[in-house]
Amino acid sequence: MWEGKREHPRLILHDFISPEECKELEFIHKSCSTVGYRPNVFSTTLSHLVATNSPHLLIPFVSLRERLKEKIEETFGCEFELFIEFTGLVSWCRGASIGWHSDDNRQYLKQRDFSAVCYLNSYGKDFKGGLFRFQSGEPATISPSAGDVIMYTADDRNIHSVDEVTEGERLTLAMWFTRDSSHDEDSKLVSRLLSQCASHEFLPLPLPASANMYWFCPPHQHANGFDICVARLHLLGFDVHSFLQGDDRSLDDSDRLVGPIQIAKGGEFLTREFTNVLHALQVVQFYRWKASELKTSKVGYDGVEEVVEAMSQSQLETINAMNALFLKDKGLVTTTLGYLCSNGEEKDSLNLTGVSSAITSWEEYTCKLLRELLSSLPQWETYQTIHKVESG
Ligand SMILES: O=C(O)CCC(=O)C(=O)O
Ligand SMILES: [Fe+2]
Repeated sequence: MWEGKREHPRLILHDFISPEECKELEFIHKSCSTVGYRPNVFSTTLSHLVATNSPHLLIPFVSLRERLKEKIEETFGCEFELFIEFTGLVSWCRGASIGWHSDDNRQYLKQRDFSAVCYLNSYGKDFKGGLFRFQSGEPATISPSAGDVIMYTADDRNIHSVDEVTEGERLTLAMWFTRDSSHDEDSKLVSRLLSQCASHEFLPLPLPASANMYWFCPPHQHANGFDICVARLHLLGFDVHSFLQGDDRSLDDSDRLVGPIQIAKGGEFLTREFTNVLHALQVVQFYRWKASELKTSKVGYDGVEEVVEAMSQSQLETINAMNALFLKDKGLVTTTLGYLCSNGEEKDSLNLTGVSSAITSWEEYTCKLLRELLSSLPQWETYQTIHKVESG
């Protein structure tokens, strides 16, 4: 290992991840994340994707995980077998930070040998604050930039911190690596996939987890929070309309998002129904991700106006009631997840007709990933690892 690196074994890689990979992982996180394990942090783990009937969304992680593991082995000269211990998309919104620590600093984290943090969006462009700092050694400060990766040993030679995020949502892919095979993430995921994918139908529709996993609230203020799925739609200018009658007292409020819903914007709604709020969110985030391609390829079809209709007074009332339930504090949504530089532009560029014409592309994308998953699974089972299987 080169001079100075012995004391602080670490590596910074620029543009290791392509802009397309960053965008795809952002799409997954913004349509599947739950409130995280620390305040003001959201996360999407691979086991959560499997548990919420979106196992096909593991596919976009496969080759990147493989490349990162190889790079870690090469950089740190590993002459032993290395396993991936954890893979997760993590976003840090306003108020999130972490003080000085090493990544193996708890008894239950001692198995961690190496860390990789991949930046999927950029300081200054997508968020403010959130600089990464090493306590000693060089480089001392890292300003996250989409596509860059930092790798370091998880022990106390690499004590680090993250400054508080002051605006926007800072998105990362965090991974840890271990020599301890009993902490191998792959073998656990493969057995989950095998037990769940047997029943896989043609088009996997997301299945929401329990409502509290999507409920964001400031500390000690449970009543003032918001549902992050409704909030992410709201930030793009979309409202949610439920078919369940507002005065049906037998319903738990959260059931309204698990049942069929429609989305609305600017006094109009899309007649097309979505199975639940996660289904609508996936399609809308897919449309947001692919908007420029979808526009140029003119996916629209004849009579597309008919799928958008004007809202009635009673629909408007239901939407207001839904907002009162799920976005108790709209100001908090904007200050927590919004980024002043882009809020307005994004909102204005997306419309209901666009969502409608994105549905088919989203279905094709989903089916393509599912086919790839199902054809990889036998090999994953044999080797007990999640790896790239060339289709042929
Ligand atoms: O997001 C980062 O830059 C580092 C995160 C971190 O230190 C951790 O999750 O342990
Ligand atoms: Fe850390």
